[in-house]
Amino acid sequence: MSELHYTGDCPIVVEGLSNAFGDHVIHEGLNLTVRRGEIIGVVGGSGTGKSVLMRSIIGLQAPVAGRIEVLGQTMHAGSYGGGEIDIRSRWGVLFQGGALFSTLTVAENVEVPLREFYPEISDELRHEIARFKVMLSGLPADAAAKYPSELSGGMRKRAGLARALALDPELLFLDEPTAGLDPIGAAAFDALTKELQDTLGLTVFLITHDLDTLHEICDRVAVIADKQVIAVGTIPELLALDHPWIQEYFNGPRGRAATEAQHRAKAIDKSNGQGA
Ligand SMILES: Nc1ncnc2c1ncn2[C@@H]1O[C@H](COP(=O)(O)OP(=O)(O)OP(=O)(O)O)[C@@H](O)[C@H]1O
Repeated sequence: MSELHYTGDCPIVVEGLSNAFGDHVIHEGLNLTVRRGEIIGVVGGSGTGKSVLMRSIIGLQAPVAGRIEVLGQTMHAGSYGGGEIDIRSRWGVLFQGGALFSTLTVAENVEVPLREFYPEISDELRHEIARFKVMLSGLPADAAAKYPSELSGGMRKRAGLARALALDPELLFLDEPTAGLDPIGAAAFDALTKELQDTLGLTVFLITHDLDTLHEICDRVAVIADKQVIAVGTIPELLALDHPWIQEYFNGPRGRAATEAQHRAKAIDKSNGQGA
């Protein structure tokens, strides 16, 4: 629904970002550039500041220092109206846990950003858009009338995704979207994310601990450690680095299992004639 689409190469540029809560320094001189159309996975140990980075990018966290540019617009926390249209209408966010309004149905949740940013839209059109987004997120049509408490964890994530897609965003932020899902549900959510990237041309900023997600759908992975992004690249590029956290994460038992599973899946695809 955005009237202006970003045509530059890097919809997110973070330079020299520092964040702290009192004496607790989270980021110090962090740099990150996200390329248009990619799914970038953001990983790091617990508490390294992945969510704080996301909140800084979307203007919910005022940094101590640094510059953040989103879709060509310099961000100032709490002030969104500097561009020709409110920049918040150009991204969608799926927060950890979904952050749905529990007293609203799924469709009503999806309608919240539509009401906020496009109050002139008729009720009928708003309902129609919400129904479409619910479907786009892979939920059955009857889920639209349900309350979050009536949904499974996986369905709640999809409902949160439907709301994140309400305004046809250019950028999608996903904070641990597969956390708490069973492996089949997680794989299905990954496939949906990839499909949305392909069909809608989205750029996706994806915080995750899920090694399968990283292997399966991320074009590049950014690693946060020591208060900075210490590396960004494809998984093979990261594996070539000898940073202890990177080696432990990608080359530890779970990392190796995910790599082997990926190789097996590719071999099966190839023998079925579907390999690239
Ligand atoms: N509003 C806040 N006030 C004080 N400290 C905060 C606040 N938000 C985050 N922190 C602290 O900042 C640090 C980074 O938090 P953040 O949620 O970004 O970590 P994370 O990398 O996303 O972790 P996880 O993988 O466990 O979700 C943590 O130590 C957290 O306690």
